[in-house]
Amino acid sequence: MSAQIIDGKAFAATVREKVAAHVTRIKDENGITPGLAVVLVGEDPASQVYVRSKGKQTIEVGMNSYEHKLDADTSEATLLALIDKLNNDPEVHGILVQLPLPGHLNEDLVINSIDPAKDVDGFHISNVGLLGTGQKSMVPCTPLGCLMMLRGHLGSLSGLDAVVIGRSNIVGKPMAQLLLGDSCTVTIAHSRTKDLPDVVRRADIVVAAVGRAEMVPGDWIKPGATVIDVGINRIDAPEKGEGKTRLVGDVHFDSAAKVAGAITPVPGGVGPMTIACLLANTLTACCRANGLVEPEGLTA
Ligand SMILES: NC(=O)C1=CN([C@@H]2O[C@H](COP(=O)(O)OP(=O)(O)OC[C@H]3O[C@@H](n4cnc5c(N)ncnc54)[C@H](OP(=O)(O)O)[C@@H]3O)[C@@H](O)[C@H]2O)C=CC1
Ligand SMILES: Nc1nc(=O)c2c([nH]1)NC[C@@H]1CN(c3ccc(C(=O)N[C@@H](CCC(=O)O)C(=O)O)cc3)C=[N+]21
Repeated sequence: MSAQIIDGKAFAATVREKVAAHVTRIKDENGITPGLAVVLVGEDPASQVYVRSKGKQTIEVGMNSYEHKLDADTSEATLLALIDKLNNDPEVHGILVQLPLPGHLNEDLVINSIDPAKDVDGFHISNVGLLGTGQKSMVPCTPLGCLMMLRGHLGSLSGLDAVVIGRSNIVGKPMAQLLLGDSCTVTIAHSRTKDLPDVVRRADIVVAAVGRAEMVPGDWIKPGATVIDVGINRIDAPEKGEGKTRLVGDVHFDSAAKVAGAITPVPGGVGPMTIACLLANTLTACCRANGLVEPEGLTA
């Protein structure tokens, strides 16, 4: 058996088209342009790439993009003052503070200072609580993108056994909430899980969000399972030339693709969907802020 490849790039393009069409409509009918502010503290090269890519795609769907780049040694007070300004700016509907932050800044404090209505990452404690209790919230982009691809591929997820490997606040935990919301039987695995291969072998849906290159081999995968690979790991690629690198996921793609029913690739899987969902969340936040009808199919 050979798995169907779930094309995250194509999925993301469809989401962006929906967003762009709705943005055009509210601009024409309501004279409102959704705006996304991205705050980057420090000069981590990978973060700079993501921030640039987010800014470009924000403009492409017709929204306003505001980028704020702060020095790595920026004080907490300065960052909080910027967030306060953005919270009170009616042109800004979504605020994203790129993580991780430099060590001297308190991440929880910073995230919880964002207006929950503008928290397009869905990381604010209010949004976490709303999601956990099944109420309307802003849903974290990466898990939302994974959910959209799972629904797109499987239709109903009801009653399926799902295993999420990883329990971070930004991926693993909200992913588990969303799967539970779609009536999966959910197991959350982590570094202390006993017999991880056995746990994974029971799953109809495997979401790997660990950050360890190719750690999930094909022989852990139940035949026909749907595999979503969130991991983004840069490894050496001497075959491409000296000093070259390439991106791989947390799943060993070649062996898993022989057993799975469907699988997302890295790159071109979850990553592009994350950014598309960020744009979708910004549009949703803008509609909610202005009492406009929300676009369908872009939230959980
Ligand atoms: N495609 C995208 O858009 C995004 C991709 N990512 C990628 O996803 C991956 C995970 O990110 P993130 O959630 O932030 O990572 P974290 O480092 O915050 O969390 C990793 C999780 O994996 C668990 N873990 C570590 N080692 C093992 C192991 N040997 N067996 C089982 N579980 C293990 C940890 O367990 P414990 O809690 O016990 O320590 C932890 O819960 C990374 O590669 C990251 O780059 C992240 C965000 C977005
Ligand atoms: N506040 C905050 N919100 C985030 O959502 C957030 C964050 N901080 N910090 C970092 C992680 C990581 N992340 C990615 C987004 C897109 C790709 C992506 O588009 N990846 C491409 C490849 C890009 C490349 O070639 O480097 C792909 O998988 O095809 C990857 C990773 C969002 N994150």
